[in-house]
Amino acid sequence: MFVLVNLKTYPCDPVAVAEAVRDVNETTDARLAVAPQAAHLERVAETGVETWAQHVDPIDYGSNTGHALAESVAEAGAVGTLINHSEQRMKLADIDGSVQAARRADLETVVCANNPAQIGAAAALGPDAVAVEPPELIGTGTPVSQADPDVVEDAVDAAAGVDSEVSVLCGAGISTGDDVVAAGELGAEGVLLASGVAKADDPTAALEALVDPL
Ligand SMILES: O=C[C@H](O)COP(=O)(O)O
Repeated sequence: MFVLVNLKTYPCDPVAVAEAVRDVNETTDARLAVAPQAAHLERVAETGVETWAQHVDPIDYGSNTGHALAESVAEAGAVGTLINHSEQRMKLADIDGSVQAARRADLETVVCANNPAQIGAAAALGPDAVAVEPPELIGTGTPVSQADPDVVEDAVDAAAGVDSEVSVLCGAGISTGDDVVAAGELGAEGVLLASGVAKADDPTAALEALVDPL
């Protein structure tokens, strides 16, 4: 299972969480990575953890202000990027542009979507993976695998119907090892989570509990 920890803009210490992700990754067959804010990418990547960006823009070098250029994100140490998170929503054409920009910079891509219909559209853009996240469950601690398991299974079917090479992750409310196992049983190849680790008093313990049953 791929466990991608999005730090969003939570007021955690990104380097401390990154070190916890790096160290717990050494103890498990699961693949763990962390997505800090853009301003923290370089410091996080220096820990040796697998580092992802939270966003890249559909732009190239040039006259753009306030954007995240895929090449700069890669130079800062990221190996992948989220695109179209529910908290950073994009138009379909711009999602397509960001996937292409990420590919140009050799960044792995996870395109997020709210529901299975959107997952089908996202998969058609040829990312490495898609992540289904019902927005109403984000940050609630109620896992999507429990509250709405059909969403995960339907997302897996929708992606497979478009492109069987595209992996499916699920996210929203995931905070325990049982949640991760349940996601896998529904067909997801990974999970996208944030508050369960970024807001934990002890991120290492939270991560260890996440991967323990895997
Ligand atoms: O990117 C992560 C997702 O929005 C899930 O967030 P959450 O784990 O706090 O529910």
